[in-house]
Amino acid sequence: MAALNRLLRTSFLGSLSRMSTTAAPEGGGRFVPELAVPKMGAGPRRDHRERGVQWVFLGCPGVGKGTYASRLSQLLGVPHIATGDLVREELSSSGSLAQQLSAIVNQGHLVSDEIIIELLSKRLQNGASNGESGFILDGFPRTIRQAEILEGVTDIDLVINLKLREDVLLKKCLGRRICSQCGGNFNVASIDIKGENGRPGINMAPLLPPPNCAAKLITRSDDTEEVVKERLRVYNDTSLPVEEFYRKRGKLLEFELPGGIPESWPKLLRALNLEDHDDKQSAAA
Ligand SMILES: Nc1ncnc2c1ncn2[C@@H]1O[C@H](COP(=O)(O)OP(=O)(O)O)[C@@H](O)[C@H]1O
Repeated sequence: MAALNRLLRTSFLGSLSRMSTTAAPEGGGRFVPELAVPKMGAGPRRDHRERGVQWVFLGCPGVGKGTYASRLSQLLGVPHIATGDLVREELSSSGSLAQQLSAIVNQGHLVSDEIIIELLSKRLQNGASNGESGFILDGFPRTIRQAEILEGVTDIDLVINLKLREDVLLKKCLGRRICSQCGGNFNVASIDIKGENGRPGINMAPLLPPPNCAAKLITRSDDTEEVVKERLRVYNDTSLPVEEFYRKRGKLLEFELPGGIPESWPKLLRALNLEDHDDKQSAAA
């Protein structure tokens, strides 16, 4: 854990990410990664007014973390860093790690903390050398250990916990499509669930691709029914405690999605006190 911490801290401090072997408390040698967090001005715990926001998105697979994190990153001018994207980039390379990762990801399991921290450290490092400040993390932390490591190296300002009922999550994952050429994300699922027994209904229109992407759509290899169900199980088992970790620290903003992007985006901005920000951006555009 101490060494994992150091890797993140080193990355935030602007030196090279690395892995190291340290002695486990009980004396056995244990391979422990460190998350290296690049230096952003005065240091990893730089005052939040002098840097971009440091936010985290939590939520089950398919809830829309990527969609809303990416919109907020454009609005606030901070990078959107999705560890799932880092894993998929690695998967598309011919490196030896790719084979190992593909077996784990296609079973719906989590990649080891060591590997994910190394990928994240590298990404933070590259960003720091390009002058990035702040971040919106999506898909990290996903284990208590990852949350503790992150807490050990930098301050997280806010954690947004997106929520959606499980039957909708499954439909959304199965409807996900990516344009193999431009990388655009779409969703062909049309969700229209009527309210019953006091439970509100939910309506989400599909997010269809433009004509030039329509013939180039691909599906993520881990978006099959069996694997999505396993990912939901893993989330409830391993990542739900991360919600509690941040709830106890008073950093968790719970946000139940009321529907698709047209209904949810304005409500999310209101919950984040960012409505004015959005108006200014639109006026400037
Ligand atoms: N923080 C993390 N810790 C461990 N594994 C991760 C992490 N982030 C991503 N992964 C791996 O990458 C896969 C895809 O992640 P992601 O795109 O975030 O999927 P999801 O749609 O399940 O939220 C995960 O199922 C997992 O195998």
